[in-house]
Amino acid sequence: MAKLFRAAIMGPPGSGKGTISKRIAQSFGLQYLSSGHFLREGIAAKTEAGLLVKTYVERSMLVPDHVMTRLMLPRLEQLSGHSWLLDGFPRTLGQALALNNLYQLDLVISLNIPYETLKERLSDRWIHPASGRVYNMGFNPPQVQGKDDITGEPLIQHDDDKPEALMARLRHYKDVAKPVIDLYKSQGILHSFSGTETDRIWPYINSLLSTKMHTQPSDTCQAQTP
Ligand SMILES: Nc1nc2c(ncn2[C@@H]2O[C@H](COP(=O)(O)OP(=O)(O)O)[C@@H](O)[C@H]2O)c(=O)[nH]1
Ligand SMILES: Nc1ncnc2c1ncn2[C@@H]1O[C@H](COP(=O)(O)OP(=O)(O)O)[C@@H](O)[C@H]1O
Repeated sequence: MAKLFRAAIMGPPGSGKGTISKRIAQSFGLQYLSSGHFLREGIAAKTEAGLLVKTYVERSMLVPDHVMTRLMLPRLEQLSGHSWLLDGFPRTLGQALALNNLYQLDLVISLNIPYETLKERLSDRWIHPASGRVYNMGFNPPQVQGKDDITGEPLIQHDDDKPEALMARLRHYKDVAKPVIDLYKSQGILHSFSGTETDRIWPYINSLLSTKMHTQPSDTCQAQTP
């Protein structure tokens, strides 16, 4: 059996984590887990956890580590036979250490995108709240203005994507992400990508993953099996 592959993608809000994750999941068959999506799902369903995290998410504040690990780690346990890609988790050193206690990541992708680009993208980002499908009025517009392509339901804008919330989010992201990035750098699994366009970054990520996923040790063994 091919070795399981475990990866995470990091980057500030609007850096393209969701867009790139979707391409990775489609091209490489990894299960995709987005912390933001799970949080919003809980809030919409008014679950106990959803009510607990609502004020944090609405104010773009980080949900406490113990709540995030309780939300994310059991989902990973359910995926024990699968390769996966995490988006939005771990976001703090506490979360990264909790994850490290259970799983060794094979690869972490870090996206470095200039502030002006993030600002432009997020002011144009619209989502379908029920599914988490993301649109951008310039980059990937919906077929019908303001409506989800699959369900036809209305699209909304996150309050935390509006310019007044954005600067604080980005500053906070940098402070909190630095020790996490340093940890993965020290483990030799961090790969950083810079640029202003997802379509130009994607071929590099695609080729990195093709190489990494096809040079896993037990893949080699499998190839030698008659
Ligand atoms: N103009 C433009 N928009 C992009 C590009 N890549 C992603 N987007 C859009 O920018 C917004 C943020 O991307 P998303 O993947 O949600 O970022 P995340 O917050 O890091 O998950 C979305 O509306 C995307 O459709 C790009 O290269 N150019
Ligand atoms: N790992 C996490 N730790 C703490 N809070 C989180 C985490 N992931 C998501 N959140 C909360 O959910 C919100 C939305 O997250 P997400 O959808 O990943 O969007 P973005 O990448 O645009 O910040 C964040 O502003 C934060 O309040």
